Amino acid sequence: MEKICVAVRVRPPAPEVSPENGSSLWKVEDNRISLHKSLDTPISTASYAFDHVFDERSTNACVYELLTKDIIHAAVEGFNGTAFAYGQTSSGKTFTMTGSETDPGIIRRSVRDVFERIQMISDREFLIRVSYMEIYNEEINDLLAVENQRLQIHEHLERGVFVAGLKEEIVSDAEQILKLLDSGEVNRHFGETNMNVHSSRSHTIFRMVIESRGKENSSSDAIRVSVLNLVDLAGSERIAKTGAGGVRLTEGKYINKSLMILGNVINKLSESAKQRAHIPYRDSKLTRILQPALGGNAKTCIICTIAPEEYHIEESKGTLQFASRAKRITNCAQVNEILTDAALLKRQKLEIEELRMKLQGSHAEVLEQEILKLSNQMLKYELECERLKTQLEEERRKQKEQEQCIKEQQLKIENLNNLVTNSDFKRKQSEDYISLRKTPDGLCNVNDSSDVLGTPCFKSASHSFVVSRSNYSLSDFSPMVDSLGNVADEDTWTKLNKGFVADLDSLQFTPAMKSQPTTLTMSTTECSREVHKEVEDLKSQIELLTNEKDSVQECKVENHKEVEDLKNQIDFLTTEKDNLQVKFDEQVLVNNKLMEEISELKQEMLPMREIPKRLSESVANCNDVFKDVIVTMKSLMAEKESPTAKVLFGTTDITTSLLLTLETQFSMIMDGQKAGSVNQWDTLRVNLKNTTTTLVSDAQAKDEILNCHNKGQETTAALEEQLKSELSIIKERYKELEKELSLDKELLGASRESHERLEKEVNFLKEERDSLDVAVSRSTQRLRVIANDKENALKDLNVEVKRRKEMEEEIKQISFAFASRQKSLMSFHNEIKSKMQKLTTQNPKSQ
Ligand SMILES: Nc1ncnc2c1ncn2[C@@H]1O[C@H](COP(=O)(O)OP(=O)(O)OP(=O)(O)O)[C@@H](O)[C@H]1O
Repeated sequence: MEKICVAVRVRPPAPEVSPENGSSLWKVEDNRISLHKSLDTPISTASYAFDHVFDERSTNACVYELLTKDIIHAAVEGFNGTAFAYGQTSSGKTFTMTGSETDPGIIRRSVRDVFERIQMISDREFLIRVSYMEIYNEEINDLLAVENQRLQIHEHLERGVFVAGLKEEIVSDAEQILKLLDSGEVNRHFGETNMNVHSSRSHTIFRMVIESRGKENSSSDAIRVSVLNLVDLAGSERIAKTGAGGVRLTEGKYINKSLMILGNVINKLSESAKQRAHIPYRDSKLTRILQPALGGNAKTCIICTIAPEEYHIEESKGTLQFASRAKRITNCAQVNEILTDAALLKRQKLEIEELRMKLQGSHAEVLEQEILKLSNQMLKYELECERLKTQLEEERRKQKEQEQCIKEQQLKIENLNNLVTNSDFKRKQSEDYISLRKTPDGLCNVNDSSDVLGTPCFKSASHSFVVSRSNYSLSDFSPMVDSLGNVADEDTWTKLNKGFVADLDSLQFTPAMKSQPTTLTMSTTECSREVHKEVEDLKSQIELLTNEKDSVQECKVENHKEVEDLKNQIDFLTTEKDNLQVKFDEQVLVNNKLMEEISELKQEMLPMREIPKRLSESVANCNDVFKDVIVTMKSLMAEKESPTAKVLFGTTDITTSLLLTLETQFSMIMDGQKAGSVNQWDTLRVNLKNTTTTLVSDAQAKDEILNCHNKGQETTAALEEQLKSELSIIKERYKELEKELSLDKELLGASRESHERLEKEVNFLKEERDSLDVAVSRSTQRLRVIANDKENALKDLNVEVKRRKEMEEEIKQISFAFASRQKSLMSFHNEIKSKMQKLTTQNPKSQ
């Protein structure tokens, strides 16, 4: 970014102005200009600083040197440049831009300088085009071609803003341009006003387009194109001062309007980037054409001219304010390069590579996101599997505990069995005791524990039972029930017997009856209490088991849900995989299509490759024929040193070299190398043309000589004729060949380009397909892993369910066994009770 260079130039007072009006109030010090009162006291509010301030003594040479030279040199280097003069009418704009005979202005100096500069640059070759236009009453006219009037401005993506139909002259030296400038000046609109006898009534833009490229041995491939605009604006004017009317008035209005728009553009550009919204470049043709120079890609300088007279003080102040605002504008100039075929190819390769990378990047991004999504899902499933595993572990642990519990219960049941066996034994003993009591000598004291028969001794009971029993304590109340009907109803038993796990809490016990403990009663009571306690324990354990069973059931439901979720996710992944597969298949189809196109192109190229070969053969044939003709002619030639012979030999050499060049070109094309440059062909053509002309003129001269002096030598003349006709045939053939060659070259170039492009596309698609393959295979592998995990989880779950069922079965069996034991205990208990009652009635004394 660089600021526009702004300078102010004060012209000398006009000689016709009276001294009191002509005395300059503007004081120039270095790069500052200030307004002074007549007594040389400065007016502080009217002091301005610029890049340069030129006083009335300064010359165009000085202005050019300090203000414009750098821009002109930069234009030669490839930067766009613009220099324009702005100011009120008669302030010296045209004088600055065009100058005079003795002091040429910026335009002429720039033209000369450009060519001088070009001379100094040895490693580049230049092509200069110039155009000269004016904007008169908001119409664009071509000053180099008067017929080009009212030209339109167009905008092109590559060319930018341009004037359609404007004549551009290719020039080779400064003098040529200066002549063109002179001719353009003639067409310019000037008019006489009160202010200026030779007032510019239009804005003029002299444009030089400087193209350059590195010479053959240069490393740079790019062509630089810069546009240099040298603008002489029409001056703003006060109608009252200029005294304009009619045409001049209309012109003045257009001039003022377009300058006002230029002022608006400058105002907008001088605002900060935040403030400025829209730059009204399109409001006038001038600002549209100067757009790159104002806040665009150009190095720009503005020279603001002011008239020193007090009479023009307001206009001068206005100009200085315009200049002050222009000073704030920044441009961004850069070298404009157009690429040659080779450089373009290189650049395009890079761009394609970049695009491919971007495309790949975007694809990779999508794929990566997809893969990331899949990975996240995988991770989720893995975590889920982990969780399920831990849950399974927990379940197994619980199961083990339950198994342990069941074992303990079994043990207890065994104990109960023992107890029941023992009870049977006691019952037997009681029965024995009763039978003894029935015998007269069989009476014994039931209190006598040492009694062999009557003592309800537990010595015969199993050791385990004794041990467990020792823990039991006796209470005062027996938990004996009144009757079986009070213990459990028939329905409950039936359910129990059918394997129904009854709520054992519903089994009721009758409240304890108070009775006098006898030894037997004591032991029975004790036994009942133990049984009751056992039953209570069992009840609580069964309750625990039932709870556990419920929780396991809940877990099972949860597991089922999770398995369902997993199934859904697997389904989703499968669909994703299918989608990827579809995409992949589509890519494969595109690939195949491209491959077909490539093979078609290759097929098309085959006959084209044959063309140079055929041409080469034709050339070789021509060469042979030509050699034969020459040999024949030489043999027929009487005077070897005659002019005809010399011309003939000269032509022979040129034609031979031409044919050889053609052959070489064709063989190079066939070998796949780049054929000779257009320049080479141009040179050949020029040489051939020159030689042919010489040949023809020589032949004609010879004809004349022969006609004058050797009329009789008709054979030689015939030979010359033959030679000419041969030459014209060869020339025509050469032209045809050249046309064919250029056509072939174009075709070959186009085919090569499309082939390369297609190959690149195919490669890119292959890479994309490979990456998709990899992504699909990764997803498939992960899916497999997930499916395996799911299967394992399902297996584990099934095993778990099976175990649960087994456990439930076992619990049922235990419950059933327990119920039957309890039933038998109850019956035993009732039996004992009824026997005891019987005994009590039989032996009332014992009470
Ligand atoms: N620096 C200068 N030295 C000598 N004479 C000058 C200078 N500047 C301007 N003049 C003279 O002043 C007169 C008006 O100048 P010029 O025509 O260049 O003004 P202008 O700004 O182009 O006016 P307009 O806008 O009307 O075309 C001319 O006669 C010109 O020769």
